[in-house]
Amino acid sequence: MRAAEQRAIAAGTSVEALMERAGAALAEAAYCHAGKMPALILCGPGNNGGDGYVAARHLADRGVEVRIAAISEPKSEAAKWARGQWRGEVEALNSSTGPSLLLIDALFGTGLREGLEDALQKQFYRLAADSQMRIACDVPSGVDSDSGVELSSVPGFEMTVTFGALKPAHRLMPSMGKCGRVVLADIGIEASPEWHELGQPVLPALDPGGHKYSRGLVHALAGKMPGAIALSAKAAAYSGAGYVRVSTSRSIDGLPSAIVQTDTAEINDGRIGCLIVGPGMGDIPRVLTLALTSHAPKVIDADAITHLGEPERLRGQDAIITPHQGEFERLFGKLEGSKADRALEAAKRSGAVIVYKGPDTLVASPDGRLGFAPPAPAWLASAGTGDVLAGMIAAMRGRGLEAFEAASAAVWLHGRAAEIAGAQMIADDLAAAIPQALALLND
Ligand SMILES: NC(=O)C1=CN([C@@H]2O[C@H](COP(=O)(O)OP(=O)(O)OC[C@H]3O[C@@H](n4cnc5c(N)ncnc54)[C@H](OP(=O)(O)O)[C@@H]3O)[C@@H](O)[C@H]2O)[C@@H](O)CC1
Ligand SMILES: Nc1ncnc2c1ncn2[C@@H]1O[C@H](COP(=O)(O)OP(=O)(O)O)[C@@H](O)[C@H]1O
Ligand SMILES: [K+]
Repeated sequence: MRAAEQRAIAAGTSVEALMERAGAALAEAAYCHAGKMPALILCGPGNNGGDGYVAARHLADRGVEVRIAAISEPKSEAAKWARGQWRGEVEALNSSTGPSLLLIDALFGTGLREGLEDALQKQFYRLAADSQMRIACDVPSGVDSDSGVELSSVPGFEMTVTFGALKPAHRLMPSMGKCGRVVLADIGIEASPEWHELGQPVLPALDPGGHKYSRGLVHALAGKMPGAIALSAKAAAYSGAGYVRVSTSRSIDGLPSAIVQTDTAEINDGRIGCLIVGPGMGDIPRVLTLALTSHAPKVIDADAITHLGEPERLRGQDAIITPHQGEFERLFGKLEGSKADRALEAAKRSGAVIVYKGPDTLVASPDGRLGFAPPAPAWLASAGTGDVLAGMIAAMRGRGLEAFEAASAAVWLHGRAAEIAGAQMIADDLAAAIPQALALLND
């Protein structure tokens, strides 16, 4: 966004014009959300504060009773301009400032350097606690917009209004949990799509003349605990794989009859669209070693990630790996930077597509593309939901989507399947909800 803003300015758009659009959009969202609720707008010294002055003017024009409390006089030229357009009073933001029903936080946005000073942070918290509704301009103040880290602790907001494109802080923890509903306003500039929020996928239409192999043969390798691979296999089948086969030394109870169980591992079968290795593998590393000898695309999950030992072993493999935080650190160690930086660095190092899981799942490609998952329900945090995801990714890869697209489509569908399955779901229900999630794509 910073680069896009600079391009817009070089092409003749003034910062004031962008600020006018941003402030108007903030006011519009606040009005739609809170109506004529009296508002207190907290303004900082930079352009985030500038947006606050503009929003105040637009809200007052709509008949909202607005107060402004500012830390200091504006410092940036555009914010000085916005301040000058405001005809009302500006209170000094200090310990005597009284609350209002609606609090709009325009203290700091993308320009925050360090955490808020102690006294200011306390006052900010008090006013937030004493209001009924809280709306943040761009990002809640105290959040580092590039990493989602809280430079000083941040109260929770019902809504955050941001401009042009989402910032990493809207989709990375811990800040994602503080933003509430994120409203994205168009201010006439567009950021590069290389980093983007994952959207509803477009899946290639089925070939009317196709057969079960052309829809994708997913081959899963079982290990010590076959329940986990059973979940992956079921998820792959419900995600539309034409054929799902599980290599297992003992028969797995309760697997749908459509899923074929074999006691051999035909991993060099050229028809395999995608292999899955890892779920329930336990400490049988030869299952992984075997998988790595296959030329087929593969999803490497769970214990297999831990057993890889070296990211370099993934070089030359057509692999998607799906680590949660612990598995990620076991394989890549403690990398520097934000979760987004770490995901991209891991993809570059390994040459694999990385699905870095958690409440803020990311999909990173070695070529620099980065997808942020839209928020998914917290009830996904239960055993086996990762196994389901691995199966979904394998089905998408098996049907011919390229690795980054396959992982992105599966992550999006996984979140929607969780919403459909509901708060009391277990991983089996999640797998069973996949067809309904897929049906959303036809609406
Ligand atoms: N992107 C776009 O296209 C558009 C962006 N827009 C808006 O601009 C916002 C970014 O504005 P911004 O760059 O002026 O930064 P902002 O967050 O207001 O803070 C900078 C000020 O705070 C100060 N300061 C920093 N840290 C501090 C601390 N810990 N404690 C105390 N002070 C501290 C800092 O001081 P300095 O570092 O200069 O000494 C400076 O004075 C963005 O979030 C969006 O809302 C729209 O208006 C138009 C289109
Ligand atoms: N708090 C949360 N909110 C949303 N999704 C979550 C949350 N915690 C975990 N998840 C998702 O649930 C899944 C858990 O996978 P994983 O940790 O591998 O568990 P398991 O190995 O038991 O299957 C991942 O897709 C992850 O992104
Ligand atoms: K803010």
